[in-house]
Amino acid sequence: MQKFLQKVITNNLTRASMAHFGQSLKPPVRVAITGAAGQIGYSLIFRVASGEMLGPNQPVILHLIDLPFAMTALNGVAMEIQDCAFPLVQGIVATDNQTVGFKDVNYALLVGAKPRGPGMERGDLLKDNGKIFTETGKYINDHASRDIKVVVVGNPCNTNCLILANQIKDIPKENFTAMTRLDHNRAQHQLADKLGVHSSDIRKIAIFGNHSPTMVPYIDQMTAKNHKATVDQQWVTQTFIPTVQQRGAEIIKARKLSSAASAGNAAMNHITTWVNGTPEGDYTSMAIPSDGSYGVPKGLIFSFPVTVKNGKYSIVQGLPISPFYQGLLDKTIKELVDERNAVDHLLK
Ligand SMILES: NC(=O)C1=CN([C@@H]2O[C@H](COP(=O)(O)OP(=O)(O)OC[C@H]3O[C@@H](n4cnc5c(N)ncnc54)[C@H](O)[C@@H]3O)[C@@H](O)[C@H]2O)C=CC1
Ligand SMILES: O=C([O-])CC(=O)C(=O)O
Repeated sequence: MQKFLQKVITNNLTRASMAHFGQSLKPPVRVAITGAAGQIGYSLIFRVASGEMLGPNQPVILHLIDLPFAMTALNGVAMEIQDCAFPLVQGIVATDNQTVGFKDVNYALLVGAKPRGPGMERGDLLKDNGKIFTETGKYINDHASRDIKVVVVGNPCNTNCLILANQIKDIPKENFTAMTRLDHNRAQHQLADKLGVHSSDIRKIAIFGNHSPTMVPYIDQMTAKNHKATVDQQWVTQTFIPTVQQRGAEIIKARKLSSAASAGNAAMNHITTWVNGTPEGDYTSMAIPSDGSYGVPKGLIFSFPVTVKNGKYSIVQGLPISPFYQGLLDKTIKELVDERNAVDHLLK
């Protein structure tokens, strides 16, 4: 462990930021990002630091966590944050020690994990990355704030979240979620492109299920510019759904690296929506512990359409599920049950 990074780098910007924002600042919150020296970390941390995730009146203390071998690089990231002189950054904790890293943390974006390479599926990562989330769960349970909100990004994110939440004794299970917002955003873009509108005009779509090629992009209630919108079924089955399901692999093929900027963006969107809520008349997608809705076995971390209000999400009930969609739902449920069975030994 490298000692020099175990320290809290207290920030000397506190007075400057108070002067910048006047008295409207809230008390600082602690935001942990694991895998902070990695690709997603680099695209995410600076945006969180700028206030884009939690708003311009919310100071943050950044807890940047990575493995011992990555500490030199992480120190470089910490120096760069200092050099941005962000008014909202009230402190930086850069560490490979998870006790220090998760101490009193209010938000955790769990990115740290091995990414897949070309030709791999996300499920192939389960063995290596599953262990990481068992350990992290213990540290969060023992050291984080009891109101912590967690989003798991590291793949396979649904089952990693299940493993993590299993370690938690006295924090509500609903505070542990996984990210399908990237898939949601991808679907929004594909549909907007097809309909010739802006992606922000597309509403009432959702991702059901696993963040994997079995995910189910659901669009039967879609509106564009507030009007019910339909697209032809052949395009849906042959182009739209496979494109969204395979977008991650396509990006790996093109970049030779997995999507980082769009994943970081989606992780921020996930937390922002969880805190600020969904717009009236719309929903978003979050992978959350199933309560049995839509016939999904209880406890699986499953992506549902959700509305969010006052920091609490609720599953959108009663969406009509056609036989076509039911067939897709059955497949993604089966895959998540199989993943759960494969990590049974980590769930004891
Ligand atoms: N849910 C989603 O939509 C998406 C998920 N991902 C996943 O995010 C993860 C990270 O991707 P990248 O940033 O591109 O990978 P990367 O390899 O660039 O960075 C990962 C970082 O995590 C660190 N790390 C590994 N184990 C750790 C641990 N136990 N504690 C703290 N840090 C640890 C590594 O040292 C490295 O710095 C991968 O699992 C990838 O598959 C990527 C894109 C989208
Ligand atoms: O595909 C990957 O491995 C990275 C990821 O989860 C995505 O881009 O959706």
